[in-house]
Amino acid sequence: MHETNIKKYNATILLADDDEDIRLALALLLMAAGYQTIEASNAKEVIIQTNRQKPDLILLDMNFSRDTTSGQEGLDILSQLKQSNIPIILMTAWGSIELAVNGLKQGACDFIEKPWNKEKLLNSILQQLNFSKIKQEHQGYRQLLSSDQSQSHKIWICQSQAMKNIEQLVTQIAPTDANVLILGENGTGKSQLAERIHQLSARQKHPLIAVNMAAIPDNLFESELFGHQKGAFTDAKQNRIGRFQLADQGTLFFDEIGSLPITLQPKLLRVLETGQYEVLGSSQTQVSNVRLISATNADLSKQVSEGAFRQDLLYRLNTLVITLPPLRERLNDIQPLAENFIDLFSIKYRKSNLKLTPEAINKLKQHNWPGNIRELGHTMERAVLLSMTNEINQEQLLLDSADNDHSSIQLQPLEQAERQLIEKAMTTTSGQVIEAAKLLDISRNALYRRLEKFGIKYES
Ligand SMILES: Nc1ncnc2c1ncn2[C@@H]1O[C@H](COP(=O)(O)OP(=O)(O)OP(=O)(O)O)[C@@H](O)[C@H]1O
Repeated sequence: MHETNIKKYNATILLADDDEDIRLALALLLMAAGYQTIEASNAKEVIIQTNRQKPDLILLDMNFSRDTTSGQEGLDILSQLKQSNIPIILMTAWGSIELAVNGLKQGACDFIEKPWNKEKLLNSILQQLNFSKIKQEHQGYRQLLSSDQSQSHKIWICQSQAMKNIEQLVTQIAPTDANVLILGENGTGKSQLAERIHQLSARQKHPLIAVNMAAIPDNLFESELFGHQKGAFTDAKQNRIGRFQLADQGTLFFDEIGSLPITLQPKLLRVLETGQYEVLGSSQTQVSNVRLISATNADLSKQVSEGAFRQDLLYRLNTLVITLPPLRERLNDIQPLAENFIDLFSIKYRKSNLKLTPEAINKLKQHNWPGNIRELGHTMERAVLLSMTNEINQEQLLLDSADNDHSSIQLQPLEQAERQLIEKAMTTTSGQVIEAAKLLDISRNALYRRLEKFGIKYES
């Protein structure tokens, strides 16, 4: 089984070791397993061969000169190869845990001691090639996604004083590795801000992996975050790479962090405190190198006092807190945001030169925007669709009816009304969460959270 898996990769492996006999033994072992090998006998050659031949994986000796044992040479090369994104497995005859952890922190993906165990070495190579392939696919997908989005509406608008202050803070903190907690009502731009922080950070070339905590079933949390090995539990038919591994050297964005079950909070806390975790079904400790950004519109302090969220975890998450103000407190952002949405939807609906009338602009500024920027987006999409001329007037915003007509509304406890609206939206859309969220003008995440809260069944 191992053989067939290996042969799927026509991979080239760079053997970086000063000892010719060791390179020969490794080359024979790896060639028999179906790999191609190239060799480097000193640090300079490692860099040259890496740049020229672009190997799929590097087996790197930590000590190139026979009389050294510090591992410093290996660490130096590692830091030079960091940007290459090639998986590197460290090898040393004088391995110490400290050296291994240092190497892993510098970006190596695994550590093998000499003399090596053949099976262990081949397994590690296969696993790292697997991870690397999945990561490349994921990055390719993200690049596609972000180039798609950059052509559309990923413009960051901050004209109001409140947002200018936030922008200043963001440019200051983005380049650091500090964990950030973003607070704010639904639709205020928490996800987009997380993306912006990542883009302004030194990690921007590495992945930004977003995880919606509200959408993960409790029994799958651990495997989602840390990955699992085939057979780790009944349904684990294949190895699965976890989000921590996918986000390696990049940023992890935990949306709706308040939905993380209390039973799993110690596991997250451990990674944040020690940088270590285990893939489910494996006893090998992995070292995490991610920057964590989390977001919520829940009151985490209240959850702490109710015993639903750990105080010590909150302290780890909220090194820096950014609170996005609701749109009603960002009056100077409303017009540029609306115009940005008009540009965006004009492309989608093939309209051109659409302008808001002064009355329409006033109307937008007077509205309360409970659904914030997302609601503004939906309003502008509708208005662009309804426009018959080059002008969008206040009637086409359709804000009046929703705001002022209270005659048909029955007074009842707010939670009950919320539940009824959600049930109605789910029935109307035959249980399609994305469509139901659109009808309710809230994000999919916000709807998932409410479905969980009210115990309303949905297809995940
Ligand atoms: N500063 C901004 N400039 C331009 N567009 C923005 C800005 N902030 C948010 N948006 C847009 O507003 C919409 C909602 O933003 P986003 O999804 O980031 O909100 P959110 O707070 O994460 O929502 P939720 O809490 O419901 O998950 C998106 O279309 C986003 O592109």
